[in-house]
Amino acid sequence: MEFLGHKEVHQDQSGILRETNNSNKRYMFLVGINYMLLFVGSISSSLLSKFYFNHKGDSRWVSTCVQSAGFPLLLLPIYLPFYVFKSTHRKPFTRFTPKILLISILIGLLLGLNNLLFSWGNSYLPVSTNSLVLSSQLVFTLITSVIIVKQKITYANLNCVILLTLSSVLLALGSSHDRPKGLTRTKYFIGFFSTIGAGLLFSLYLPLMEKIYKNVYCYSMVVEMQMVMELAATVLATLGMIIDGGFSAIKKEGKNVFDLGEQAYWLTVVFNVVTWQFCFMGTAGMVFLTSSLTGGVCMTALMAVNVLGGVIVYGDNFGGFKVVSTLLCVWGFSSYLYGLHMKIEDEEQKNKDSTEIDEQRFVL
Ligand SMILES: Nc1nc2[nH]cnc2c(=O)[nH]1
Repeated sequence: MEFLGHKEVHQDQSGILRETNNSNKRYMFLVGINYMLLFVGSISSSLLSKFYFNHKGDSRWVSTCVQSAGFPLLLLPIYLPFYVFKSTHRKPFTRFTPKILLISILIGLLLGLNNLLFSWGNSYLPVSTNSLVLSSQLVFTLITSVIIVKQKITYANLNCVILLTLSSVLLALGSSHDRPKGLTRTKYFIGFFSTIGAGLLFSLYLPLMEKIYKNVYCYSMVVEMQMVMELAATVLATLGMIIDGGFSAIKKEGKNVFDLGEQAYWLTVVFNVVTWQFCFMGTAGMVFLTSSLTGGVCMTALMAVNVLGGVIVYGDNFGGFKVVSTLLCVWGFSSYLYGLHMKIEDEEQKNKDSTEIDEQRFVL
């Protein structure tokens, strides 16, 4: 049986379409898996990126490529269920039309550009400035999702977006203001506009994906599209790297610059590649299963968890700003989840009422 979008309905003997408890469980299971991917991917990629920078790694091309180069890993969830576990009847890439292929490639190129801008911003700006600029991302996402997918603005949405944005502003204020070495005015502006561009592109990417997924037949197809997108993003990053001479810079960095040696360097890179795949697959899955805004909220809420990760693993300081930021984040995220829960209960009640009316009509 294939999981088809947000809800799965079955026809009972009386011909009435019913959403089964079973499908609800499968849906919650998939949401859980995707959130875990996002959670594990986001925390571990953030810790590993910090590890890479702490040990003198600073290649913008490495930071760009690791975000997408793990796309072959997605072949496992694409092919294993059909050929090995035999848990689905759908052959991989069935109904993958040329139009879907083209859309996936175009969105992949957009994602590749976002990855590049994101890495440039990270490498040129002080952490605090970069995070401050990125904190506008969720507000942008709310606006773009209202325009692109007609997301309704509710009290719960707005309250959560404001609280999480405040939380990330405070996080930014509480993080390092140290300027990267050799930061000139020009580089500062390049970094600043790169981060603004990355924030805008990502806010465009999330609702665009939600709109495209509305015509996508099942979750497996989301994974297939994700693989094509990551492949396109990797091609873009590789071309940029070849033009900029980044390949030899990476080899040199592994041999001479990274202070833990070449083996540790490549291990760090490989783990980073894997964790970024988790992160992006988790995000895509959350957008498919819920909405672009919920995906954006889940990602932003993890920023505070990433900071806590830094405190636990690297002994970063945990000052006043970070404490208040974490509290705001917990408040914003839990009130959003509560709002979602109430909405789902409301819809279930409405469904139940309308089914009862249908049944009465059937009997009469
Ligand atoms: N623009 C942008 N790109 C990302 N890539 C991974 N995380 C992010 C993010 O939060 N914003």
